Order: sequence, then structure tokens, then C-alpha cells
Amino acid sequence: MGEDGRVSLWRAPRAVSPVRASVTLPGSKSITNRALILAALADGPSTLTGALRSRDTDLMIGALRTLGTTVTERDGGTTLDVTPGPLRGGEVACGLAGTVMRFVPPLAALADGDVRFDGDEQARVRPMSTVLDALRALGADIDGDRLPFTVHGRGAVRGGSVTIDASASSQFVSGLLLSGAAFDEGVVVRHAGEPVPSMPHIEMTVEMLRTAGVPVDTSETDTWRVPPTTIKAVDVTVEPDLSNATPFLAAAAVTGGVVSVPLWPESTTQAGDAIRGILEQMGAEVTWADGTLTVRGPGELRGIDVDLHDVGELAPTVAALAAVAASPSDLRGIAHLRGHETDRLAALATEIGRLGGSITETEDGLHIEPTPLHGGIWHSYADHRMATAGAILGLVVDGIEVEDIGTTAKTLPDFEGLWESLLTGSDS
Ligand SMILES: O=C(O)C1=C[C@@H](OP(=O)(O)O)[C@@H](O)[C@H](O)C1
Ligand SMILES: C=C(OP(=O)(O)O)C(=O)O
Repeated sequence: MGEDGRVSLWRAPRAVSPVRASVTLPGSKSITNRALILAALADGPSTLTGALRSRDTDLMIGALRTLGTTVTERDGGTTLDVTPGPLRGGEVACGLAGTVMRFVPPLAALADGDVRFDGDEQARVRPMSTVLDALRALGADIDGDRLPFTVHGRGAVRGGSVTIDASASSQFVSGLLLSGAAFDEGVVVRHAGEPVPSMPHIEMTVEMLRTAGVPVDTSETDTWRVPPTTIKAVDVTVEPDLSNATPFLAAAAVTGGVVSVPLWPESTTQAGDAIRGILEQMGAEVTWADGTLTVRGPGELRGIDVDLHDVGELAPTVAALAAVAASPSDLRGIAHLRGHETDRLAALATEIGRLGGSITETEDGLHIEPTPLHGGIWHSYADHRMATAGAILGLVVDGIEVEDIGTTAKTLPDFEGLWESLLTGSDS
């Protein structure tokens, strides 16, 4: 919506020639919000460099400040000095951020006082009860099963062992692990159910805990053991957000152009790294040299048959690529996307279908057949990755207007500016 209450439309720039650009991306949402939680629980002050400033990370900073943590900003806000303080009650706004609604309640249970959580209308239907039930089983006192809910902090959490079904979101596991070392008995989280999605995000949690001196035991499948121990203050340099890099790399793929992203880590737990293999399978040339990833698009993109269970965040970008590919695609293993910012499978099927695409929703994904697309309005459903998927299609399809492009600010400030820089070829 625009300020006057009317739906705002953004004319997606059409690429008149192959895009050639180098795009520098801001920090990772997932790393920034984990580092903030760990810093709030640490044994002293720590500094985050290259932190993402976006709606999701600003909500996390706001939540931690409310609960008694001091966060000060430098370098235009991307350097954050975090000093832990005694945790207290207050009101936490989650917006639509999964990382805030799933990572902060375990910390709130350690606070002295009531912490009331609420969020956007769409956030109120995102799955929450698994993490709240787990916290109850670990000794916390909580009213409610989804947003809004209240955690009655008692200054301590007993902790211990809990078995959960984390098949709807890896964030249930990550949330419990991030604060678990501060529970009296630590925490042992066991998963029982269909496979947990987004495993690289749990690996990110484990790796960051270990860096903070917490020896997480992952020797048993689907079991994570965090002992009660001190979380050490560590200074963190945040990697660029590789999932947010994917629309920019896709721009090279769909226009037959060349896009580079500097500061691409050689090894990482970020899901976005999987775009390399995906783009290669679709016919693009992908190279990594001296910390820069470069994608060269082919004349014609091939369709892809891919299981995105581990990297569901990439599905909107891959669906956009598949919609303009020359052969059919199957995106599998992503039923859990129905509980993301919106039901992403329904949203992608509806919007690609409205542009004339041939797409069907399956039980756990999407099937896409090559069909010429036409212009029209692309709805965003308050979902940053739906908006960026519309922008990708707009590069090669005349007359696409993306509704509510501003929703990209959930994880990427000034998406429009960065996107325009693609077409002017200027280094951003
Ligand atoms: O822990 C994280 O930072 C995230 C985990 C994933 O969630 P799901 O496991 O719910 O897919 C991912 O999709 C989300 O964007 C970020
Ligand atoms: C699923 C996503 O976000 P969230 O952290 O809100 O779950 C996402 O960014 O694709």
C-alpha cells in the first residue's frame, strides 16, 4: 500500500540488453539476527561488523533493547556494539520476521518479567506452537500458541531434554539452541517427524554457537545437545546475504548477461550459496575467483528438476527462472513454504499463472512448463522474495508492475536502487 492507502505499483525495469554489473550486497539477515541474540546472552560486550539493517534486523535490535540489551550503532548503522544487560519484560514487535518470533521467546523466558509478542497480521498465522510448547516443556510459563502470546519470564529456565516436530521450520530448533546454553540444565533438542527443512540454517546456528565457545554435540542424527555454559562475547563480521544476491545473479541468467557479487565467501552455511549449482544446472556459467562470484547467462535457460528442501529461501528466485526457461521444471521438497511470509507455493502459482505461465502446485512444490509470459500486475503478498521474483520476470517480460516493491525492505534496504544499478551497469 502507498501512503494514501492505495496499492503502490512499481514498473519493473525491462532489460533492453544483457545486464552487466557488479553488485555489493548488504549483510546476511540470518547471521545478523543470530549474532545479535548470542551477543545479548554473552559474557561481555561484542561488535558486529557489516550487520544488515533492514526491517527484520531492526525488529531484532528493537526486541533486544526492550529486553535490556544496549545496542549502539556506528558506520551508518552497520557496525553494532552490543552490551548485554539484565533481561527484563516488555513488548516485542515481530513484524513478519521468523527469526524474531522464533529466536526471541527462548531469551524472553530468561527475562525477569512478562514479555508480550505480537506481529503483522500475516505473522499471526505462521507456525509457532512447536517452539512455545517446547519452552513450556523446558519449564517456561507462556500464554498462547501463536502471535500474539506472552512469555512470563521468571529470570531462569530449567531446560533439559525436549522432543519436537521441526518439519515446519528449522527455526524452532535454532531458537532453542541459541539460548539453550543459558538454561540451568542446557538443552537437548530431538526432532521426530518428517525431515527438518533448511538444515544449513541449523548448521549456521551450531557453527556460530561453537565460535562463541558453546560445544554443541551433533553426533546423533536429528539431536542437538547444548550444555549449560557461558556464551563468550565474540566480534562477528557478517557475510553478505547470499539469498538476497540470488535475484541479481538471476538477472544475468535471464538476460544472457554477466553479474558479479564481491565478498562471496569461499565456504559458508548460508543457503544462498546453493544458487551456484542451480544456475549451472540451468545452463549458466558460474565462476568464483578471489572472493567474487560471477554468473554468465546462457542464450537460453534450461528447466531444472531440483529438491529445494534444504534451501527453500531460494524457491521464489528459482521459480522465476523456471518460468522463463525453455524446458519444464520441477521444484520439490518445499511444502513448508506454505508457512513462510505467505503461502509461497500458492502465491507463485497464482502470479506466474496470471502472467500466462503454465504452473501447477504439487503436494510439495511446483511444476512449471515453458510458456510465453505477458505483462500484468505481480502481487507481492507482503513477501520480499515474491517482490524480487516479480522484478526478475520484469527484466525479460514487457509491462510487469510489481505491487508493493517496498516490502523488499524486510531484508534488503533500497532494493529498487540496487536493481536500477544493474541496468545502468554502475557498480553499486
Ligand atoms: O534460521 C534462519 O535464519 C532461517 C531459516 C529458514 O527458515 P525455515 O526453516 O522456516 O524455512 C529460512 O527459510 C529463513 O529465511 C531463515
Ligand atoms: C522465510 C523467510 O524469512 P523468515 O526469517 O521470516 O522465516 C525468508 O526470508 O525467505
